[in-house]
Formats: sequence, structure tokens, C-alpha cells
Amino acid sequence: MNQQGGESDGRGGVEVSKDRNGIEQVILRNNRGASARVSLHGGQVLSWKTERGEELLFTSSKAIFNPPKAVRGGIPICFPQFGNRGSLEQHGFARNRMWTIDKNPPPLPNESNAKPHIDLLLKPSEDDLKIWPHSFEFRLRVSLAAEGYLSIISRVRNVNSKPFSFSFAYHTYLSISDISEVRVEGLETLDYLDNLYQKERFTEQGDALTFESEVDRVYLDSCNTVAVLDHERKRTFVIRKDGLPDVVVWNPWEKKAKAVGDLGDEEYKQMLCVDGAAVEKPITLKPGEEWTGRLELSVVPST
Ligand SMILES: O=P(O)(O)OC[C@H]1O[C@@H](O)[C@H](O)[C@@H](O)[C@@H]1O
Repeated sequence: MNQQGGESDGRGGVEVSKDRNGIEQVILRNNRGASARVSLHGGQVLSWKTERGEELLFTSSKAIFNPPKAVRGGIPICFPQFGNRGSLEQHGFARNRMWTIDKNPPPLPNESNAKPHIDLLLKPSEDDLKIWPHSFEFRLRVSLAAEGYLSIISRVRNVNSKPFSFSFAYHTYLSISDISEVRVEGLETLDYLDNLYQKERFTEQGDALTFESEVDRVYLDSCNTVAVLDHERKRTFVIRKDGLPDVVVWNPWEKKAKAVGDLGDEEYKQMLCVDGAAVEKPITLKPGEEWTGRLELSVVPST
């Protein structure tokens, strides 16, 4: 194992190792023992643990860790297309590509280098340019704060001579006790596009979102904080986002779960995807422009 930046004397740090398929994985640890694991395959966060070693992200027991397919769980990155809203493969190609470690990233304003972090980079291959003819640099920083917060910052730069547009999501699989024990706050009264009704637009009526059947929605123009309350585990995920107007909420429920090959039949009960996203209005970058989308996840005790 190599040390890559950070500190290595028990006060937290950054380690790079290989999984059994030879894929490089980066492990971030803070000075209290919280940790996160990021795979270079897809730039995907695969694990985020509290200082007591509790896993906060869901990964399917049937997950396939063999590229090119993204792992079912963690936080796959949907780019440059969310879902099937375009001609590319579902959720775009970034989640299926090998990223590299960016040893010399351009500075990030207002970001401290003191917390354990890793910078990754994705540039399109010649094959990618055949299906999406836009040169870009996608820089991803994943860091773990002293309090155990997981922060993910994406920067997409247009290095082409023509403008391009993309949609985006941090497809965040939260680990929950039971889908029927969970509610989502912060989406009340918002309009949403319902993927189960040909992307038709509806308005959220209820107080908070609870679950009793399949949900596959894009909530539009949400405020920058959304909370996912897990009554049974007595904990609340707080999702803070910036540059990401929309929130995707997905749970496949029983029938769809059975149809998804890399998801156990009953596992829909233990997962809920709540994604900071930019879907309805694609982001457009002129030549030389850069877009930044930030996500911060934290977990707090609740009743
Ligand atoms: O199986 P995939 O490609 O990872 O996608 C899972 C789900 O991702 C969600 O974000 C989409 O809204 C769903 O429609 C989709 O089924």
C-alpha cells in the first residue's frame, strides 16, 4: 500500500490499494476513524463509514465488481447524461470508465487541503468522442472532514472549441433500516417529473415523502438541503448540495428489484437513492468554461 498525501500517523490519511480485480481503490480516513473508499473505476464512492465502523452507503449483496459495469451501490456518477434522456447509454459513460489520480489539480477555491482527500480525473477516450464528440476534463475531489462529513466536488471543464450540454447526478444509494421507516424532508410542494408516468410533471402534495411503492422522480429546483430520516436507526442523513438544482429519488420496490440482476429480491427495503442532480435543465458550457457541483453528506442522530 502506498501513502498518497494526507497524514499517516493515526491522525487520518489516504491509502491506495488494489481490489481483487486489480482496480485501484483509495481509502480516506479521518483522525477519528471514519472512512470512505473510492474506486478509480467510475470515480465511484463505494463505502462511507462512521467512526464506529457503521456503513452509511448501500451496496447490493449481488453487486458485480467487474468493469465496465458500475457497482450497484455507493455513489455512481451519472455523466454526461442522466437516465435515458439522450442517445447515450443509461446514466452516461463516466460511471463505467477508469479514472486516473490527478496529482496536480488546479486549486479549489474555499477548500482546505488539510482533510484527507483524493483528486481524480476523467478525460474522454477516442471511443468516447465518437459517441459524445465533446472534449472535457472532469475533476472529482472526494474528501472526508474531521466530523466524518463526506464531500464530493465535481468540476467539468469544456476544453473544446464548441459549447456542449450535459446532465448529471450523484446517484447516492443510502443504507436504510427499512424503506417503510424512512421519510424525506425538503421536497414538499415541489414539482417533479415522474419517470413512472412518461416524465409527466406533478406537484408534491404531502408533508414529507414516505414510501409504499416504486418511486422514480426528479424533483425540480429544490433548496440546497434535503434530509432523509431513518426512524428505526434513529439517524438522519443531511444532504447539502450546490450547483445541483434537482433531486432524484429512486426506490425500485419489489417487482423492479426482482428484474434488476445485481440487486437482491428483498434489498429494495435497505436502500434509497436520493441524488443531488442537474437533470431538467442541462448545464451548458462554452469553450473554456467550467461547472462545479458539490455534494456534502452528513449523518446526525435523530429520534
Ligand atoms: O440500473 P441503473 O442504470 O443503475 O439505474 C437505476 C435507476 O436509476 C435511477 O436514478 C433512475 O431514475 C431509474 O429509472 C433507474 O432504474
